[in-house]
Amino acid sequence: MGKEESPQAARRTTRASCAAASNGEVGRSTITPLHNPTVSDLAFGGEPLSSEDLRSSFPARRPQILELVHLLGPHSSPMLPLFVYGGASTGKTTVILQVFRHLNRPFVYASCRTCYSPRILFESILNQLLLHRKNEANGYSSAKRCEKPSDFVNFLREDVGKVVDSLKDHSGKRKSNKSRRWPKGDILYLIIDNLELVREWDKSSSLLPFLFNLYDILKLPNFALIFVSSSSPDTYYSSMGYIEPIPVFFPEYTEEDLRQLLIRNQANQKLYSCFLDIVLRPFSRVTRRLDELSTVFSSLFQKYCEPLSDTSLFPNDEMKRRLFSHFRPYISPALNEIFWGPSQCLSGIESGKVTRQRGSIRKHEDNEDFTEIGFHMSTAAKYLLISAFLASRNPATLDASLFDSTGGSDNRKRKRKASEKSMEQKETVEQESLMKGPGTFPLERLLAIFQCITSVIDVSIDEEEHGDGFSTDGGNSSWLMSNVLSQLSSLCDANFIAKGGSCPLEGSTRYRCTISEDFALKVARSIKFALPNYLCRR
Ligand SMILES: Nc1ncnc2c1ncn2[C@@H]1O[C@H](COP(=O)(O)OP(=O)(O)OP(=O)(O)O)[C@@H](O)[C@H]1O
Repeated sequence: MGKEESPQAARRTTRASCAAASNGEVGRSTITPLHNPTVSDLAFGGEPLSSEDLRSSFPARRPQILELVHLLGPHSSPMLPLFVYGGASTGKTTVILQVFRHLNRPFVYASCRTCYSPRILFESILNQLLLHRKNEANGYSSAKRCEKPSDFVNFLREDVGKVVDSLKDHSGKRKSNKSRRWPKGDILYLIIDNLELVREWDKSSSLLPFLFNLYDILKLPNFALIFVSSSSPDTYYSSMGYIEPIPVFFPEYTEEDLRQLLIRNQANQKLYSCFLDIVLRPFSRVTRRLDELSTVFSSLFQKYCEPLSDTSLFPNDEMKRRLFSHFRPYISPALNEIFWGPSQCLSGIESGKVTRQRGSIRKHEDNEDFTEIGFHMSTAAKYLLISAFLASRNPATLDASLFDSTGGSDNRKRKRKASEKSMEQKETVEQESLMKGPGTFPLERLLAIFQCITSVIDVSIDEEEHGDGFSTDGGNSSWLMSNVLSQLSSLCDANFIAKGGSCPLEGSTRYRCTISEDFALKVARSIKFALPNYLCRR
């Protein structure tokens, strides 16, 4: 079998792993070759999940759970398409699947990560609807071959109709059949996850409008659609004439949310809390992704515990100091790794690279999340892009006044300096820079600004006795330079930075940042960087 999932198995695996992840139990019965699939397989299955268990399984997601339950409404009530979005690893998939488990509704789930082409996506959906499982006996073939959207619509009409009829039929008999837990209602939901990836494999850009139009094309009252995406609605819609789905936003976790989430499965929560007191603040300044933090903290926590003979005890102050001094050397390298490393879930973007995506980037209200710019890149790349933007926007002569000697922006100093300048002089500089467009800059200036602005990340481990800090150079300037060059080359590939030719006097390459201020502000917001404080204002 190729890379494509067996839909039944995949759905079961997804559902089971979600159940396991959130509740520590597997939600579905094991598939056996003798299993005779019925429409009951279209529900999550397994043990019922009460609303209280559902909410307690997902700290910090109570509002989204309530919103989803509210929008799904009572069973058998039609629903307009939903668009569930939020940054990677914010729990969208797991929460939705567990909501379906709780409501016991029938659904088909397809992720554009495993279904990586239109044909695979269509066939995976149809296979699930037809309760068809690929196996050796059928040569791992799909129930129907389906490449074209028009065929998909025709098959869908046919197959959804059949499923709905069975659901209606079964719901009548439900009371008499106690051996199986039948799904509730006669609405069939189609969940399409990781929608942002479609842009990567849909070169003709026709599939997304088709999917957004699907509800209108089908006009099936018993069919509901849920799109799940890690980029915001604004990166998709562009007056294509379809009704925009109802948005449900999963915001980024706060530091407090992360603490709750990370601590909940720990055997010794008090000990883990001491550990989090040291690491959570600095690391959450670099990433708020639960998966990234869980991974890095699991190995760091082992290091933290190394001096302990009994990890079930709560350390006293003396012990805490010993643990910290043992643990301290591991912090900066781990922070550096996460700062420079590519985001683990890159919406179909090459690892470590950044890609400018098609589709409009419209101004909208949800301005606190990176999802608004529709792609992922490493924290370091974001800082570098902002540095390049500053280097292109601000005159080099103002660098010294914008950044203080320790690297950070000293607003008071800057204000004082600014007020010292005559308004006339300032206006001349600004008008000149406006007319010239984004200026070019040498690598050295970019590096200097980058070091200045990353030094204000303020990820120091400064809890009184802890005096460690995070430095982006890892104590090695050639290491820093090679990292910067690699990130810079990615940003050039993505056309965020252009090579502006070489300076005849210096002979070195000059660069120019091509992004708009609006876009730079969005990138800055995603890393909570106060870009306006560093801009030479017009
Ligand atoms: N509030 C939460 N409570 C419990 N677990 C959570 C929560 N948020 C995220 N997780 C866990 O984080 C992991 C990633 O979650 P999930 O895959 O649902 O995120 P996602 O938003 O769908 O990510 P992606 O956009 O990458 O698909 C899962 O193991 C999930 O159980």
